[in-house]
Amino acid sequence: MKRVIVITGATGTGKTTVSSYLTEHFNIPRIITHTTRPKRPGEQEGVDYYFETPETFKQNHYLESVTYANYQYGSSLEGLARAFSKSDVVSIVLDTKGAETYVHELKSRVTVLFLTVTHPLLLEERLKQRGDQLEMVKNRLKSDEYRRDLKLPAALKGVAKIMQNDDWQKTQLRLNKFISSLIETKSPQA
Ligand SMILES: Nc1nc2c(ncn2[C@@H]2O[C@H](COP(=O)(O)OP(=O)(O)O)[C@@H](O)[C@H]2O)c(=O)[nH]1
Ligand SMILES: Nc1ncnc2c1ncn2[C@@H]1O[C@H](COP(=O)(O)OP(=O)(O)O)[C@@H](O)[C@H]1O
Repeated sequence: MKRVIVITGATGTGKTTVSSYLTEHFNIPRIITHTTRPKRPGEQEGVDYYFETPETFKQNHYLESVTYANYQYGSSLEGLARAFSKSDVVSIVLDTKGAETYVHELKSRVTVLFLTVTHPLLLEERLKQRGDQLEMVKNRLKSDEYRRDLKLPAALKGVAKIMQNDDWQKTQLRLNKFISSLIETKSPQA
């Protein structure tokens, strides 16, 4: 009974925070993905991402890969297998394009969580508070991918569970409810 919770939404909406909450409170490990973007302060190799050069990035076997704000990102079959060796329920943080591919490839094994905030202007503050370099924040917010991911894509309508993450206390309660109902739902055999 293997399942993937795909956490998606615009930058700063709290995808990584939600994924860490699921690990800490429900023992749901995260699939570590690969990127060519530089490490942010505090990020660790193999914990936050596998940090790659454009050359090493090509050497993995990807279920899907994208370019986001000029860097490459990809989820490898190796990373998926590693997470499934720890648990039957795992999470992954993806842009909306990756979320669509996961639904297409893994079908009913995927549950999509789309995070939103009421005021997207707040996201810039969140990124600065997170310690992102100002230049990176500017480029990120200017990117087509950022603007695209503020809205639920048509292909995920009726598929994704939309969750507002303005107030972290309320989000935690929503997540507890979401996970309880997910665990109660019968899932397909692996
Ligand atoms: N499709 C896809 N998206 C990914 C992958 N890894 C990370 N992302 C997404 O790439 C975008 C940029 O990630 P990141 O640079 O960590 O910035 P952040 O969203 O501001 O934390 C986010 O939407 C991530 O969810 C991946 O393997 N595949
Ligand atoms: N509900 C919330 N209210 C305020 N700050 C939040 C909330 N959720 C997450 N954050 C903070 O916002 C920043 C961006 O969150 P993060 O999980 O890194 O977003 P994403 O992975 O979607 O880019 C982090 O500093 C995080 O601690």
